[in-house]
Amino acid sequence: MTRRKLVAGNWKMNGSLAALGELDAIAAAADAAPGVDVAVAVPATLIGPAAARVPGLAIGAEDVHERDAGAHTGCISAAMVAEVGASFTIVGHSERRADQGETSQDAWAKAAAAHRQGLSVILCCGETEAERNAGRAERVVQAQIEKSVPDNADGSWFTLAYEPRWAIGTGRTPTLEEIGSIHAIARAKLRMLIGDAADGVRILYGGSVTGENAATILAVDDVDGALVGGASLTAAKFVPIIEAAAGV
Ligand SMILES: O=C[C@H](O)COP(=O)(O)O
Repeated sequence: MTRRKLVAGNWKMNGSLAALGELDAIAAAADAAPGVDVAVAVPATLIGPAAARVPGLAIGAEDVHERDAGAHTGCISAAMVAEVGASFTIVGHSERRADQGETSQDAWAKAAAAHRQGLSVILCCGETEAERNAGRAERVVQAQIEKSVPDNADGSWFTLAYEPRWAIGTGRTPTLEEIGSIHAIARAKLRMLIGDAADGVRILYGGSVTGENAATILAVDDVDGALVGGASLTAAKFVPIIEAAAGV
């Protein structure tokens, strides 16, 4: 099955109203690459202004709460981010797992909450360096997928992102063979869980993707796009990744 490439940015706890100008050139590059889907997840405070500024670009949240509403001080629901213009959210990012102690079960609940509110979901998985060194990368990723992917996941709203934690923000990446191997294992696990719908689910690679390495990573079998952190903060660094996806 042919899956459209998706290049998604994740600004993390970066950006400001002044930085939203970067989105103009990103949106223009997305328009110039009609075969590629482009999306940018921004801090919650910037979702509304970003969505208003570049209506043609998919703007998303970096996280949502697993409940639809209620007494959860400081938290933000999927309905809230949808109301101000988010069309998707990331869930289960390794930084939330590390900083907020989130689990794969939490990611499952957040994905379900987002889907209830009509958001698409990018759900993250990935091993630590210690787990990889211990030869456990495959088993860790399989277990994360098993615990976090909703039964009704399909490519119309659900995307998986494989992000080895040790590759995030470090300038280090797995070999192309290692990326291909985990993506194939992830696809097989998805097939066990959701059957033929797995063929329509995009699996993104994330971790130190740049304009220099994007083309070779995106050409790996079963790599359907990239989840990009640092290099998504400026158009100068993000646009070459969009262009690389368009050329694969
Ligand atoms: O969500 C994005 C990833 O954590 C990758 O971040 P990075 O591109 O800065 O390594």
